[in-house]
Amino acid sequence: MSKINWTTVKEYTDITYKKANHVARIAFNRPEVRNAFRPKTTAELFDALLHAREDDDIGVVLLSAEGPSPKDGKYAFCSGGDQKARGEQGYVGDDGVARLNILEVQRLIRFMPKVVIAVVPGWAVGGGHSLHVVCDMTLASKEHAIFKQTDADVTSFDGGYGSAYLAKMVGQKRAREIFFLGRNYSAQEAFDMGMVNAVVPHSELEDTAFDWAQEVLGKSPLSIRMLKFAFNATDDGMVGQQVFAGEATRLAYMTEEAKEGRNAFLEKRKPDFEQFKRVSN
Ligand SMILES: CC(C)(COP(=O)(O)OP(=O)(O)OC[C@H]1O[C@@H](n2cnc3c(N)ncnc32)[C@H](O)[C@@H]1OP(=O)(O)O)[C@@H](O)C(=O)NCCC(=O)NCCSC(=O)CCC(=O)c1ccccc1C(=O)O
Repeated sequence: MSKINWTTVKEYTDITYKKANHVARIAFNRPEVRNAFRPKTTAELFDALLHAREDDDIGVVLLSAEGPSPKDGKYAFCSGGDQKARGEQGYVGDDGVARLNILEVQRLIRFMPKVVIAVVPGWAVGGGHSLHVVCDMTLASKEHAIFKQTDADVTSFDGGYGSAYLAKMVGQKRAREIFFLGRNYSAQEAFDMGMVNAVVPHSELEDTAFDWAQEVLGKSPLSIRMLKFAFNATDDGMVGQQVFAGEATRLAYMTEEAKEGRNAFLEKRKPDFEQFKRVSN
């Protein structure tokens, strides 16, 4: 029995979104198809993640999954894009538009100034594997988590974080093996490769993720924010620099010097920057 007292933030059909003690829990909720995502799922995920990003009460997000499947009792984190929704140019929603919008979800996870932990209770496959890769940390069920890349089986290829960033994590040879062979890897094998932070007994998975979140919440929020963007920066090119520099600008706005610049403009006078020391070392 979990010790966490979750309350629902918003009702969706393809996901659940709850929170407790400054932690958001956003979970896939299509266990009968191993939590494959269709356009509706990715739209809901994006909406919930954006809400969690903008909610000052939230410091850590757990990306998790409901389960097991009512059909056969198996657990899944996510099996990637729903192949039944796949059209000629992407995944087709009720509006008839073909999208590849899981990439927008990946970017939201990557660029939100909060720690996102993937909680993997079962299969993490294809685009579901890429999602765990892009999260800041991954905790996996000892008994049920299986990691697998099927992209090359279904003519799909995540050439961004799912593969290139994975290679930074596990090394080029291993990343190529994962994609070129498409084998199953247990939680322990994924841990040994460096793409999982901890292997946890299934019954303790969610409580452990919640405990990790509480540890993160005990740290300086500003440091966590700056560290996440610093870790990202070297792999994210100009966008990494832009995001990190944006945070520097935010810090600068908090200084008296910046306030003088703004106030001088608003008061239609020359700014008096003489009063501020030049830091020369
Ligand atoms: C996950 C499996 C290995 C699990 O195997 P098993 O336990 O034996 O279960 P099954 O009997 O196969 O499945 C049970 C049930 O679920 C259905 N199902 C499973 N996965 C999917 C899926 N992805 N889509 C639709 N349906 C799925 C399955 O049909 C069964 O249904 P029944 O009605 O009971 O028959 C195994 O299931 C498996 O290999 N699944 C497929 C994994 C896969 O290939 N996923 C897609 C990879 S490509 C991808 O994820 C897209 C990536 C992407 O989104 C993207 C990439 C690059 C740019 C942009 C994008 C983008 O934005 O979309």
